[in-house]
Amino acid sequence: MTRRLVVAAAIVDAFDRPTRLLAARRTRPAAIAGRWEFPGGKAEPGEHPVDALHRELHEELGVRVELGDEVVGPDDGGWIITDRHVLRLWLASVATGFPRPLIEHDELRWLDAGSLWEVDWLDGDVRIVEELAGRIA
Ligand SMILES: Nc1nc2c([nH]c(=O)n2[C@H]2C[C@H](O)[C@@H](COP(=O)(O)OP(=O)(O)OP(=O)(O)O)O2)c(=O)[nH]1
Repeated sequence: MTRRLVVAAAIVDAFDRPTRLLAARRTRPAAIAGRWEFPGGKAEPGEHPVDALHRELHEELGVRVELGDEVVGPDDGGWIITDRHVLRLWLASVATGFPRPLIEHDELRWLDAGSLWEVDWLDGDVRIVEELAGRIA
């Protein structure tokens, strides 16, 4: 089955020694409202994944970001997150603006190593957060 590509960002406070990760709480659809995720969204057909990510982050959070390395996953480099979606994820840091939950989200939280699991991550994101946990001091 071909899964739809979703692009998202692990927004951290610093690339060299990250101590905080930004999580976002979804407002829709109802089945996953209230669960937490990496901000991002679907790449449009023909749209370059990196362009799609910049677009989604600006729409959703009102920020421009600098992208760092991709967090390469086990599924052909991505992360299968649902039956219908595969995620590609990049480290990112805010270059311009202050992240706000403009659309799709009603709350943002900066999580540190001690609070990483205080939010209810979407099922598909759990193994990604496990991978990132090892990088957050
Ligand atoms: N953005 C994002 N979506 C995720 C994550 N984990 C996860 O399972 N998903 C799922 C939720 C959705 O079913 C799908 C992404 O769709 P989306 O609703 O964010 O895409 P979009 O912003 O382009 O929205 P739309 O216009 O198509 O409604 O992937 C994640 O960390 N970030």
